[in-house]
Amino acid sequence: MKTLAATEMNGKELSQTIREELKSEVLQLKENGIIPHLTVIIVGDDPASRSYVRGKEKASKETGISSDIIELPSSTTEKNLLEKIEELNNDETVHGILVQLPLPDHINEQEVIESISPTKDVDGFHPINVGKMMTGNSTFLPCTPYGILTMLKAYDVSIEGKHAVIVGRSNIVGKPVGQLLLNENATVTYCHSRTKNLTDFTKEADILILAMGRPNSIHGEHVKDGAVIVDVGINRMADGSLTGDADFPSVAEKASHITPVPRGVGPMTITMLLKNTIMATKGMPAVGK
Ligand SMILES: Nc1nc2c(c(=O)[nH]1)N[C@@H](CN(C=O)c1ccc(C(=O)N[C@@H](CCC(=O)O)C(=O)O)cc1)CN2
Repeated sequence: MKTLAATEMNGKELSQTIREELKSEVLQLKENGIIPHLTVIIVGDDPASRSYVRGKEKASKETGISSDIIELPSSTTEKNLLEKIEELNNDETVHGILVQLPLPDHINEQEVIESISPTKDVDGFHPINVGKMMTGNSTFLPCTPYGILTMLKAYDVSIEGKHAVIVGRSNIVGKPVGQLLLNENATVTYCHSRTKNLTDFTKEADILILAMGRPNSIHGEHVKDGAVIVDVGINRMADGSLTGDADFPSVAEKASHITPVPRGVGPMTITMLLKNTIMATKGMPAVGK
């Protein structure tokens, strides 16, 4: 049997370790009469979003965090949604608020994000929190990028001075993960759907973050020997299986470290949400570094 050249960065295992630590923090809060509470709002019935929201609730409860889901039909108006968020902003028993994305087309996502109190914005998407992240100040960090950074550090991947190439420029993953790596003194290149000769860039990456949602599109010949590969792609295939943006077998032969899909970045996203919720409960922002 062929052995992997790369170290697999297993987000599921790392999450279990971190969640055990978080459980103790929650216990301490409870000893002081404080019960952390996360409210998740979902609009519509997209099956993937529903499954992520259920995952968030389950993980919260397992960690001792109280949590509820507000399910709104896809016909909900933006006004309705904003009123609901205002209620939660004013509810002292709610420490964290998260609106699952994407939202239906008739709702302005940015208006919704900006309506969440920055002190309860456990997704780290509010412009005030994004601005703090950009300036390297402590704040809630967006969960997937925060999970990636935590993973790289846990696996002793050195970031300073490394060339990080980010493929994807979404507000949730691509843009903020580049910023976090820049904050750690990496040299960052962003690539996206209009980038010409993408593989000229991927081949130069010491750290390659794949977040474009194109299944199995990056192969061993597109990466440098010893590169660190973080695969954020979660692509559901016709047979129901999940696959990342990297062709795992060929890339793992060249890489020094690689995240699998599933059980890589995905579980870390939820773990960092728990961490942000505990920080919101303590009334202080998550530490950025
Ligand atoms: N408000 C938000 N919306 C969305 C976010 C977000 O951080 N905040 N991120 C994504 C989806 N997401 C969390 O919401 C998420 C995606 C994937 C996973 C995960 O654990 N994936 C598993 C596989 C799960 C499966 O079998 O389908 C894995 O990779 O092992 C967790 C959370 C978009 N929306």
